[in-house]
Amino acid sequence: MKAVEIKKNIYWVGAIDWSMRSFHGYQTGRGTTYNAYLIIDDKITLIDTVKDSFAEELLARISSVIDPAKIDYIISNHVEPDHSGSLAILAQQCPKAKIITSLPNGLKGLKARYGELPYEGVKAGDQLDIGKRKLQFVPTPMLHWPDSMVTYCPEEKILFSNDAFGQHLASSQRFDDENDLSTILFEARKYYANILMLYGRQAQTALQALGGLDIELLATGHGVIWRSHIPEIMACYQKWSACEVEERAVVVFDSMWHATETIAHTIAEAFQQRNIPCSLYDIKKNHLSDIVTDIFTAKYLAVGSPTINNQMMPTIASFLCYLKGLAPKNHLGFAFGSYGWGGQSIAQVENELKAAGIEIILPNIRIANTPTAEQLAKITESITNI
Ligand SMILES: Cc1cc2nc3c(=O)[nH]c(=O)nc-3n(C[C@H](O)[C@H](O)[C@H](O)COP(=O)(O)O)c2cc1C
Repeated sequence: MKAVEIKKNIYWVGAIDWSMRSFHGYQTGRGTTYNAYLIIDDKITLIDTVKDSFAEELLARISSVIDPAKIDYIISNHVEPDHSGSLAILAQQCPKAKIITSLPNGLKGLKARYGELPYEGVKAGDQLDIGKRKLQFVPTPMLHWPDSMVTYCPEEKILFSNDAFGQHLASSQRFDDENDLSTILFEARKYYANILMLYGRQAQTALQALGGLDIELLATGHGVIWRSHIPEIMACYQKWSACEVEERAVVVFDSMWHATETIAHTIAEAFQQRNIPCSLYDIKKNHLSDIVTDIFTAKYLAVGSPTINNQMMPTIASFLCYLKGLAPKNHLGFAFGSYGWGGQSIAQVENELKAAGIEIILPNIRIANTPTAEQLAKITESITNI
């Protein structure tokens, strides 16, 4: 396990998690990396660590450059265990290292997780003199935890951005231009949708704070390091954090006996007839994290469920719960579904859409049993008139 020099005397010493497929429920089909960086200066500095089960890999990569016992500072940009998980092991291996963390929340969080270690708290504008370089700290609260911060090295023009601009993507290649750009941008988009969508305002504040920095390397906490496509990822973050939506539709449904499925296909076809691009997701065959990745920049959202035992389908309830938590903005939607007798599910879906902040633009479509050709034609007409 070797370190990768990303700039003179600055090394990537993280870990590649090829097999990670679920990150707190977010499906990570391409695995991930936990990125940590080692700066060799008068004071040897490690920026972030890795998930605890990868501590050996981190130590091996560090050891390919220097003896870990020589580390003077460990900067912990974020308390979450995928970045801080090896701190306790490192504290043993690096006896003279001080652990730099944000005030007050980083300090509070690390103490709660790892007990008393040699912490030193920093706040906005503080600098850490490590010799030829002076590291600056910029708090990025709620991107995506209260403690989150990023570290900037002006002498090298590197922003160590932790979770911001990251992607869950395992690759042997460390840089954006060594990987397929559309794949990285898709994974960055999926990351933003599932982790940061609800913090658009905080992301805009962070982008303003970082806007004045001269950045040649955007050294993320997950996935590739941006060096050739920094303007592209910055533009994406501007657009995503402004909650801009496109003239596109997404239809999500579950169905037991195909009636709701037939309505879903009719709705999708009606959007296409209006030249509004549309995607259709059978919830049983698609993961929530992929569906919200599509929804978050789509203007229209239609959600359908048949009634089962006086309820909406638990799959749709779970999807709507996840969506509500992500607090989507600027979407227009409606509910639909088939039923046998009580038919409560359709109003339940509509209420949950409203609770998720979706503006309802059509009366809900509530059809007993199998929809007739006439009913389907009416649905098409109502969408044509949106
Ligand atoms: C296990 C089960 C429970 C059901 N419970 C209800 C119910 O509580 N209220 C109701 O209106 N219909 C109920 N239905 C009827 C379905 O909602 C109805 O058959 C509907 O047309 C199914 O739509 P689908 O073809 O999209 O699955 C139930 C059906 C099944 C199979």
